[in-house]
Amino acid sequence: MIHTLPVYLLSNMRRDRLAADMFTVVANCILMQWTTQSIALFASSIFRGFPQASMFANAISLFLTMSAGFSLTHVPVWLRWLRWLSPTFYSFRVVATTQFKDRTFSCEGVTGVQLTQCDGNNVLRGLDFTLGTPLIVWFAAEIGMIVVLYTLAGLIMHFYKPGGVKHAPGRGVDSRGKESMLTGDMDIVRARIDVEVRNVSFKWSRSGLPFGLASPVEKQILSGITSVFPAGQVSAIMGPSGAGKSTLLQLLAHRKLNAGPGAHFSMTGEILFNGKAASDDVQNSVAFVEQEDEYHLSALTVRETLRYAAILRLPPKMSRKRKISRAEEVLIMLGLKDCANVYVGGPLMKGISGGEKRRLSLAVQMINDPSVLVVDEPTSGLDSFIANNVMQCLKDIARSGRTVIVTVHQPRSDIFHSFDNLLILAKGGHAVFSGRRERAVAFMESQGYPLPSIWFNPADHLLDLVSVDQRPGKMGDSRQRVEGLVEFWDAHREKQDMANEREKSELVSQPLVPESRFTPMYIAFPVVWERMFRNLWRQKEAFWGRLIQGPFTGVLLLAFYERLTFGPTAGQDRIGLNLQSTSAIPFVGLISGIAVFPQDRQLFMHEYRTSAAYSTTTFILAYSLMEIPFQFLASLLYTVFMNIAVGMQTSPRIYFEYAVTIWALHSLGESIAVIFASFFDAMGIAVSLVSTALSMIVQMSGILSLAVPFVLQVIAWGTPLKAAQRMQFINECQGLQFHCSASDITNGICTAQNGEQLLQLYGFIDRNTAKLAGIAVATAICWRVLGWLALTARMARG
Ligand SMILES: Nc1ncnc2c1ncn2[C@@H]1O[C@H](COP(=O)(O)OP(=O)(O)OP(=O)(O)O)[C@@H](O)[C@H]1O
Repeated sequence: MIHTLPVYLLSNMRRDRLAADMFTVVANCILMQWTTQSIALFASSIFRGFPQASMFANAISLFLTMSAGFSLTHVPVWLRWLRWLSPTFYSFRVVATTQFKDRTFSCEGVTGVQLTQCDGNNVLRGLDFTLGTPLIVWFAAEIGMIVVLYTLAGLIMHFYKPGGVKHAPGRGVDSRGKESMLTGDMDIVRARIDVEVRNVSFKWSRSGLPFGLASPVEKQILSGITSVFPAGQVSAIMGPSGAGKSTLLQLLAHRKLNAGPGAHFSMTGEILFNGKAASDDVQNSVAFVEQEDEYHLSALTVRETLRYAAILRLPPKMSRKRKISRAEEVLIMLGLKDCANVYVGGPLMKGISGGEKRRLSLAVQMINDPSVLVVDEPTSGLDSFIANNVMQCLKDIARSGRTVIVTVHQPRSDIFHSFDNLLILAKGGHAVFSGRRERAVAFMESQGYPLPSIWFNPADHLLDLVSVDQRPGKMGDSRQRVEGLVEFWDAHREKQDMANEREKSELVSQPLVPESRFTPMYIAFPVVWERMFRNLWRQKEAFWGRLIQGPFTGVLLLAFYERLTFGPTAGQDRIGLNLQSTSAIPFVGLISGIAVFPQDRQLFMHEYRTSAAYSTTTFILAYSLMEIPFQFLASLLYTVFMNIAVGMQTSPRIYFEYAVTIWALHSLGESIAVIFASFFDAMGIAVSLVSTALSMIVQMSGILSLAVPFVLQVIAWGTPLKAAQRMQFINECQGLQFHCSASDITNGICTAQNGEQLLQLYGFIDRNTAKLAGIAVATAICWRVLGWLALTARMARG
């Protein structure tokens, strides 16, 4: 509705029966969307990977749109039957019937045979419509298509189960995650850093809006927390959901927190490292392991992932050989040797197990040999064996002198017993207990809350005590209990002596951290480019999809246009070809970008927040230089089909100008994917917004519609589409002659007798095609710069 209502009114569609016609057009648009969705569902029931499914769905849509007789008047006989399967065919009939049926246009000054075109019913007859067919028939056909496509998709998904997930090569399935962990560098002496939080309070607030439109809001996230996390031990922060565990962890790791628009955070209290406020050096010794492991590139092996991480994270002055040997050390230390040559894997390719992935994330952070390791939910989503394995790994890391701080929501009993220290938080970020783990149960008992039985999981017991029970009748008591515990701890925390648990801390070695957080471009660029390319090369569907999708679109268009003729409809056919061959390409770029970019961006964003950071410029440059060869090759091949095989006018100059503008359009689509993927994680939004935006740009570009308001004409130069369409059209029309008989001319079939007349019709006076190709390339580059700016803005937001 948001799309159709403004389009209906702005494009001045029929007003004499406004309510009825507008309702019909909106209903038709909804059904059309639904049919398109069912095509997408059908495509993804056959191909379960995004690159193939989107390519297939795109091909079906193009096929069905072309066969509808809308943009191409002469559909080849062997493809004409396809119109009965085309939602566009039915939809076109609904819209054209509402606009032309029983309507007479004023047509001032028009005389003779042309007058026939002023009668709407004649226009419909000219389009080969049967006037007597009620609209309900076309609607029923659209609904029928939806039912058929949903049924087909359902049947295919029921009977065809390709497994969805492929197993990565490198190892048998049974041994995943079960190998024992070796510890490699546990005897290394390193900086021991005790971490201490002193009376830390943290508040989120948003100021109100003028005129009372929104009142100010405040939320206390942490309330006067005091605790010590000693070196050489595993300390866990426990508490119910929303108690502030992750927030505290992020503060300890010096992560930038995003408060959202119009809001900010404020902190009081101190976070101390060995008793001093954190200096840059010390901050660099803190590594943060996020809960999310999905940022690893799926088609790299564990060893490759660690090697690239070592090159990016270790100081530039360290030799490459030494960096690689550090990656091997960490590989052994984290017990990943057995799966060193297995692909990491992702949603569509089973690689290493969940536990191994967690250990890989730990390993990546351990590359710099940090003194403090901060880990968010290390065991969530893992089965008991693997969770224990990961905890053992963290214990070993702690025993080598590092400070390990983890958050846990509700640990199992065995996991609970592997913690040395515990900080228990209640809702509102209040501490309820902080100290040795084994004292926690006794402390609660002293408060009148003994463990119900020796078989009871102490973690469950502690968590129950600090949670407010939301059930009716239970809330009052449980709230009172939690408030009592908070008050008691506040009043007595000074007496809780944790200092005696600490071993003597001293700074004995420097961690392997680079001087600057940012890896210089000369080191980062080749590594990031090579890593992206290798990852893409191993994902054959995405790799070939990127290369083939454009030329494949060319083959489809060739099937419809066959060889261009010089008969009476030659002008319309060329207009249609120009429109289709240019407007399809940004989608090809968009789909290629969506298949690859989000994964690369996720890793970039992760690394940006750590010691592996490299600039947005490095990343966008590496990404662009990785995709440009594909785009060029695909554009050159596409041009063979469109410019040569279909029978357009050609020469070396025309061929290259055509290919260059196709590249610009392809690049536009990829840049749009970059812009959207910088802000949204759900790329579906990008596809739907972009398709609307692109169809508007196609309408503004001056080939589909002659009467475009001046402002929109100017806006249309903002994308390469306008320059590309104009350049291709000029090259095709110059010197072209059509064969039109006298009757073809009088009955209006022959819109133009030669190319020159077509160019005059469109008012294309400046015929400098090289200049137009240059404009297309320049605008494409501007769009990539916009992509870079979008990502830079996102990174600045945190
Ligand atoms: N950017 C933010 N804007 C507003 N409120 C926030 C923001 N970040 C966190 N909070 C609030 O702070 C409180 C603590 O959140 P936090 O994620 O730290 O809790 P948690 O204990 O880690 O929860 P969980 O176990 O569910 O992850 C929550 O009420 C949350 O809504």
